[in-house]
Amino acid sequence: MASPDLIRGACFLSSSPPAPSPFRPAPSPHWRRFLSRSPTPPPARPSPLEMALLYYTWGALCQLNAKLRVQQYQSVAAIVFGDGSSHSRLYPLTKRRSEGAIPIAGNYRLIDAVVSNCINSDITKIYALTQYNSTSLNSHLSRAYSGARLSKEGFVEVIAAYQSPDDNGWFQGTADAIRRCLWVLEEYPVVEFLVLPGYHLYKMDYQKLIDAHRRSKADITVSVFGNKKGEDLGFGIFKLNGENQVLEFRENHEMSTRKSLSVEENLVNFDDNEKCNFPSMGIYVINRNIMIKLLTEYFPTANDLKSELIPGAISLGIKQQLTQTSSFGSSFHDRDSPLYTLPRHLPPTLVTDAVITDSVIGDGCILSKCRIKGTVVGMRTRIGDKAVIEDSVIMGSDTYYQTGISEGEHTSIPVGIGEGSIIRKAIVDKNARIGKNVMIINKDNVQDRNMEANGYIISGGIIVIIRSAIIPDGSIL
Ligand SMILES: Nc1ncnc2c1ncn2[C@@H]1O[C@H](COP(=O)(O)OP(=O)(O)O[C@H]2O[C@H](CO)[C@@H](O)[C@H](O)[C@H]2O)[C@@H](O)[C@H]1O
Repeated sequence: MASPDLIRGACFLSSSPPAPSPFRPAPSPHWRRFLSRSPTPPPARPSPLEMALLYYTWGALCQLNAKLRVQQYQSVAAIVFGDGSSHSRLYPLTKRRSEGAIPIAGNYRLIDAVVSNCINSDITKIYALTQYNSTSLNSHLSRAYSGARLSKEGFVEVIAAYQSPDDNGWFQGTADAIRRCLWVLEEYPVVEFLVLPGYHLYKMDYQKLIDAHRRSKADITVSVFGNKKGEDLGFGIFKLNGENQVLEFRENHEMSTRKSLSVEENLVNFDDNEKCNFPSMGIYVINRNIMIKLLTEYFPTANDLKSELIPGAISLGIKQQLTQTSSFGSSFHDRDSPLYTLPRHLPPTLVTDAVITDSVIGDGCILSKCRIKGTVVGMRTRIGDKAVIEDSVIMGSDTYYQTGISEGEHTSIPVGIGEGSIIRKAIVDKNARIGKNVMIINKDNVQDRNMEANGYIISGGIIVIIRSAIIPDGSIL
């Protein structure tokens, strides 16, 4: 059944770190150290002309290296998925936005992590395929990545689900979405597609994945967790044979439909020998010609990548390589791989007599005499006197910067946290108006309850205040 040109050599799992890329620019030279290595000490002091030549040559080499490196990875296009389903585990944060648009760490959106990974890996042709609840995601992507940070040929192109004379209705799944966008994705003659879910928070150098893919001459390379913990979280599992070739892939269908995870129920076990099972990160490198053949010739009606195309490719004998990711940090202060987002030009946060510990504060906040501990405070948040916020996430305010009540507003409670309010172990979504002396503490220790009509839900014991909700003065939740 399989076409011979689709079947390549055996692919192996390698846990050793990839060889350093020859295209990585070398550290900048230090001429003194360079000279001190000279075999005949003491070294002759170089003339100004020699120094100039040395610097010139070194600079030219670095530039050439950087250019080659960029060219190499520009032959990859990233396909980042927005969201395709109304069943999100992060509801109600996804009531009005897709998962990738959820605000994180004060100033960012979740999708910034994946897009920044691409940019930092010199992959600057980025297609974002979005569908469900995509308004704020589309708006963020198109405003944040309008070209300034990308290379000359780089772009982030948002392709929202659309209808045409040939295609009716929504994207039916990830494979269907790619198939229907092939006419755009084929615009550049790239060699590989890097497929990425847009809702993951991690830092990863995709170059290593692509280098491993190219070295092994695989048709498809999948990224798996190096430790086995992912299994417990209900991830899809790749099963390998003794030679580390992919034998089978099993997706946990429970995962995409349930709102909260329960460890026992989500265990997927292929094999008693757990060494064979590797949790999938949902990240794939697929050769462009293989992707096109799979979508148009072999499985022209398949809708889903993970449950139809990948298992289908395995059944065809298309060789798949696995690369392990054993650790991936997510420092926001890494100068070499920054996290990008929309520049908003907000004023610095104003803190007046507040006590803040172990917290992250976004831009443009006004924090009065409050106490904040173990909390993420999103941009444009206003917190009143004597408020106490602990172990919480306050997402801030969206588009406008409110310090008082404007004319025509239907409530006298301003956006932000009112004086004397206490919030513990809660998430307050954007534009929420928390009145004065409110207590959001889950006083009855409820685990799960839907109180949407009152502006909140409780999920896993955490109170989540819904976007733009109004919690009146003196409320105790
Ligand atoms: N029609 C559509 N239009 C636009 N976007 C759509 C879409 N249908 C789905 N998406 C989005 O595409 C991304 C990938 O979704 P999948 O359903 O393929 O895998 P999922 O993310 O559930 O699990 C994957 O990631 C986990 C790790 O988190 C792995 O364990 C698992 O095996 C792997 O499949 C998600 O962001 C999803 O919202």
